[in-house]
Amino acid sequence: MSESAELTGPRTRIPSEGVAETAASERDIGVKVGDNLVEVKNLTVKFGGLLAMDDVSFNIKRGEILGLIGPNGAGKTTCFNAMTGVYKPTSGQVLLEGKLLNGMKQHKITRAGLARTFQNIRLFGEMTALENVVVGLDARHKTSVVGALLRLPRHIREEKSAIERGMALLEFVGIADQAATLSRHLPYGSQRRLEIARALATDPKVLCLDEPAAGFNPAEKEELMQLIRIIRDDGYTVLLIEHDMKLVMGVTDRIVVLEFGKKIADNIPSVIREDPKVVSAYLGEPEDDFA
Ligand SMILES: Nc1ncnc2c1ncn2[C@@H]1O[C@H](COP(=O)(O)OP(=O)(O)OP(=O)(O)O)[C@@H](O)[C@H]1O
Repeated sequence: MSESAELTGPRTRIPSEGVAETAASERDIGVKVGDNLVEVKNLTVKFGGLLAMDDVSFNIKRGEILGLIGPNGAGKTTCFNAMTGVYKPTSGQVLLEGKLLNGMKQHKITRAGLARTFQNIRLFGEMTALENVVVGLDARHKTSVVGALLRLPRHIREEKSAIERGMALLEFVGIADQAATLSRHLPYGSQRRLEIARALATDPKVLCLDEPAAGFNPAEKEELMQLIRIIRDDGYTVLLIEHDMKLVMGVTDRIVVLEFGKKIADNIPSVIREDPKVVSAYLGEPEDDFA
């Protein structure tokens, strides 16, 4: 579905309760809140002669929302891709809880605890919203294939709990009433929320969101940011790519700024806003992107 598709999704119902108990009760994170959960060290990505990321280092602390911002082509998505195994970094390291992720396949990185959404939505179009989420939960099942084929009690228990947890996640992101709809038939806004639910289903230690509000109007963006704050308040750690500087200022605890593949700033939002290097990087960008 194209990003210009109809924006007729339901308004996000801001949940009154968190999601941690129902959907992510098994998270076991070996790092204290406030300590470095992810370390990106000297990450460099080259595409032929183009240096898309140039020796970038930053940390993500457990429990924070870290914004990754920068003008068009700054290297934000490349950074996500290098962290989550889509691209192999030319050099440098990515560590989660002190363990090296370089060289691991994408699904292993997801299993290790780094879940992501994509700038261009990637759902299973022929599956319902609920099935899309249950696929994420399935990755954590403990029964064997034989156990599943023989429908052993443990498998049946896990299947039931996956459906309940999947529904809880859909409820959390505000689209439970569309659980039985094929994801390709969902309105654009609901597809974006479903992507977040599916990523949460993998029980992530870090949730990486690549422009989750792309194509939203200002009111929808604000609702989504509120949802992301609730996710953080529920104990998750979030890495958020966002092009719109105004938006990112209101939701993040800290911001890393990239320009032409290099890190040019790393600080709290109020300092970033006044940083002359950041202001000049955004010169020439649409006014809406910087405020
Ligand atoms: N697969 C690729 N092959 C070649 N060049 C690429 C590839 N992916 C990204 N690039 C280039 O790397 C640079 C960084 O791109 P990237 O998509 O990471 O930027 P971005 O900050 O995410 O931009 P945007 O805000 O427009 O999404 C750009 O010059 C882009 O053209």
